[in-house]
Amino acid sequence: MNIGLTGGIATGKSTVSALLVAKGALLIDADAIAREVMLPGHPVLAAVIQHFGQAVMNSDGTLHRKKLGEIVFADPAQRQALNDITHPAIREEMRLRMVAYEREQPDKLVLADIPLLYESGLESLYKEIMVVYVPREVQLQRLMLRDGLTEEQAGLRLSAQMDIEQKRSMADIVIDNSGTLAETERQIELFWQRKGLA
Ligand SMILES: CC(C)(COP(=O)(O)OP(=O)(O)OC[C@H]1O[C@@H](n2cnc3c(N)ncnc32)[C@H](O)[C@@H]1O)[C@@H](O)C(=O)NCCC(=O)NCCS
Ligand SMILES: Nc1ncnc2c1ncn2[C@@H]1O[C@H](COP(=O)(O)OP(=O)(O)OP(=O)(O)O)[C@@H](O)[C@H]1O
Repeated sequence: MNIGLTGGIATGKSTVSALLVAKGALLIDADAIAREVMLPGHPVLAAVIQHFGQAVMNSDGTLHRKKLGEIVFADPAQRQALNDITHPAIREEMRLRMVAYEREQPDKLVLADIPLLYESGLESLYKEIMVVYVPREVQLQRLMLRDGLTEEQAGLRLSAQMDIEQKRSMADIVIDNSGTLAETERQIELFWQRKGLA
């Protein structure tokens, strides 16, 4: 059994995936894989430097994430270029991990946490899609607080993704994370019971 987990930036995907992992789900995390392909020595990082130049590098050869973020969240064409360079490798690694999990642990729930699941049209890869939802205002506030961004910077990041209301309307399962953590936990507990997961 697999589920695609998505939502908007800072709506609480990591929070929800941690709750599901604590119950026994296996996690494949697209953001974590996106970081792996940006490590020194990886061909994806080399292609990123080729396109964006040395300005997005730190002097120790690692990626200057903040600088690259500033470029791509302000410019849709550059964001598309970054997606074209990184996404095929991320998708292939996710596919390999999914195949391995389903072969080795077929009774477990496998959870694929993918921020851009709908934007990339990946719905058909998963039996069901769970969306972690908070209203846009809460999303903006939590993003500013967590990442120390101004309202303008946070707004740009939100504009780089499909609107959260639209994602909510497309979901098979909605987890409303706008309340307390305890309220979110209760929804996860109900979901787990409804699915008859052990
Ligand atoms: C631009 C980068 C360097 C910024 O790094 P930074 O450490 O500031 O942010 P981080 O990687 O933690 O991402 C935070 C969130 O931003 C959003 N986000 C990241 N990349 C994108 C993108 N290309 N388009 C829209 N939203 C994005 C996601 O919601 C993600 O959860 C980094 O996000 C990146 O390499 N992005 C390209 C790969 C990608 O698309 N990753 C996201 C899904 S796989
Ligand atoms: N129910 C909640 N109440 C208050 N704060 C919360 C709640 N859930 C999550 N947060 C906080 O909101 C922020 C965003 O949550 P989280 O990091 O889980 O989101 P995310 O969707 O995984 O983000 P990203 O898209 O950047 O990967 C974090 O600082 C987290 O501590």
